[in-house]
Amino acid sequence: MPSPTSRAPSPEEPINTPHNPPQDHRARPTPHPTEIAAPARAYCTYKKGFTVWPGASNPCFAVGDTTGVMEVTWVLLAALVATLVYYAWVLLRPRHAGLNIPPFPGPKRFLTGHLHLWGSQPNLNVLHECRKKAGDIFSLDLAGKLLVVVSGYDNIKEVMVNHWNEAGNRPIHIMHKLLGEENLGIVFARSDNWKAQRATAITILRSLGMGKNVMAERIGEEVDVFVNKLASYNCKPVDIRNPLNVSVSNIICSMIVGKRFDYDDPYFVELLNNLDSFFTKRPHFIVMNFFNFLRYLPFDIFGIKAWMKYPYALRDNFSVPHINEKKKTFNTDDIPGTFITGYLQKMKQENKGSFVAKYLDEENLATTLRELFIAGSETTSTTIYWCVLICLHYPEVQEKVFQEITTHVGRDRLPNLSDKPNLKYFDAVIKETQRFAALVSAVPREVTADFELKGYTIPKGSMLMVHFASALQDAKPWGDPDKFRPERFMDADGNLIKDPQEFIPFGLGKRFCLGEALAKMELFLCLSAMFQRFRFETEDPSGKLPPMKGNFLTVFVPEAYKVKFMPRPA
Ligand code: HEM
Repeated sequence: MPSPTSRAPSPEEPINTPHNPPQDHRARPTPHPTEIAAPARAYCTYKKGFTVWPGASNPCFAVGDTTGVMEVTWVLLAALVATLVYYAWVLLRPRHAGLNIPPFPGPKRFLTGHLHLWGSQPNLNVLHECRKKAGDIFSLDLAGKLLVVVSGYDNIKEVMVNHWNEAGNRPIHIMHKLLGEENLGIVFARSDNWKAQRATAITILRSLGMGKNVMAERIGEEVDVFVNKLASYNCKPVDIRNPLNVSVSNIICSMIVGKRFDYDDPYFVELLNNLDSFFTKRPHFIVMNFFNFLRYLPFDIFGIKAWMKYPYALRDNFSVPHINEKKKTFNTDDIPGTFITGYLQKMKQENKGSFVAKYLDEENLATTLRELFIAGSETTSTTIYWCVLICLHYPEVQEKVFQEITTHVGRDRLPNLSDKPNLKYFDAVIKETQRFAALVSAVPREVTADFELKGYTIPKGSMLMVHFASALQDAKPWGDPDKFRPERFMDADGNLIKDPQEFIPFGLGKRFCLGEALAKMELFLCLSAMFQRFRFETEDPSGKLPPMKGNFLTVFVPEAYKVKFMPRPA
């Protein structure tokens, strides 16, 4: 088992293009996003005014006049003292008195509670250890905020399905406050806006072929480019994280913005670097999340202001310019070819009185685009990255998959979806990879009303951490969860069995993964081609293997490793 070391503005007016007389757009080459980014930003005026950091030069004071400065200093000092008093009260007041909240795994520290256990990111080791001490449902006091961690399939289902009304929303993250996106898009949207955005996104993605053969063909083309890229390394050891990200991101990009990008396209390389930094360079969010007022400090002690450039870049260099570009040629009667045009069309077509209509706007579209780009890139590519690493450790699994593909598909063409029923062992390998890696190990929820869970009271205002990895890797249903054993998904005759209920890599309940069908297709087509064309070998001549360790960076990512792709002889 991968040892989880320390390691889951809105325009004042809509984003408008200046009115242009109709032109023949077919004759005009499509501008590269790098070219359109600057002018697109130029006519984006934001009404909420994305965070202007305090400490920026203030035009109200003339040089030499200190009266105003003194007044402001006193006001700031008074505000600081008031805030400190408020937080001291929040931290020290008796909380949850008389309520039977889930037990703590150990003593709390003065003021900070169990913050020392949690660190700057959720640490899966901590979740495992605390579960051993305090049981399947336990509490942590994170500097005055109650966090309840829920483990085990039955408890997870109880929360996600039966207590949807009380725990259906995700908590508002400091990032969204800073971006002015507290209830936009899908992933972090809430209540009715979430419902409207999710329903709209699913309809559009299906109309674009998600889960259908037309999408498989598109993925197949990208896979072809990817395996040729791997062949071009000529057996040299490579870390495939970047090329893999380009390939998988291209699939979602072709759906949402209607473009694929070359591996060395500087615009795309920079965008993916931003995406990578967005995940890997996470600042001390936990501190800011619990002590919101710290964001008003003029310095960047917790590294958040520096980090904010990554989500800004994903919005300003990806979502906004592509929306503006599509708007130039958008025609309500065209058959939508991308997520953007599908959404713009829904904005125009939806009966204005309908439930969904009032929630469709360009701000939501911009956030959704960024979310689909992130969710659709990182998850699938990291699963493939895990699978290759695991196969270095389990060479017999690799050989068995290769033999199965050779027998049922041959070597003359890449596998396609019609081969799926015959590649049962390979299918089991994909499932076992998802179980073993537990990519989305835990997801947060906000408790909006008190509810009872297994005799405990989960109080309103607390946060829940739903520990998916606990179901995927529990000893009780799986027997030997630490072993990579694809056969657990098969019967004695080699047929796939019905998935055990604890197999929940895509979550469960109303917020389950929106891209499941796309992800399954990508995993099948990309990995089958890789197994068919190459043997994965360790770079170390002595046979030393890269460790199966990972870090929980929103998703559980393996530590970087290199691998040699040895072509299979024809
Ligand atoms: C192997 C790949 C993937 C895995 C393991 C995965 C897993 C998950 C999980 C566990 C959740 C959280 C469910 C919850 O909170 O209850 C989720 C949510 C989501 N996923 Fe995926 N996902 C994958 C691929 C994708 C792809 C390709 C897309 C893009 C189309 C996508 C889009 C989303 C979105 C938009 C949400 C938020 C849904 C909501 O809040 O309503 N995912 N995913």
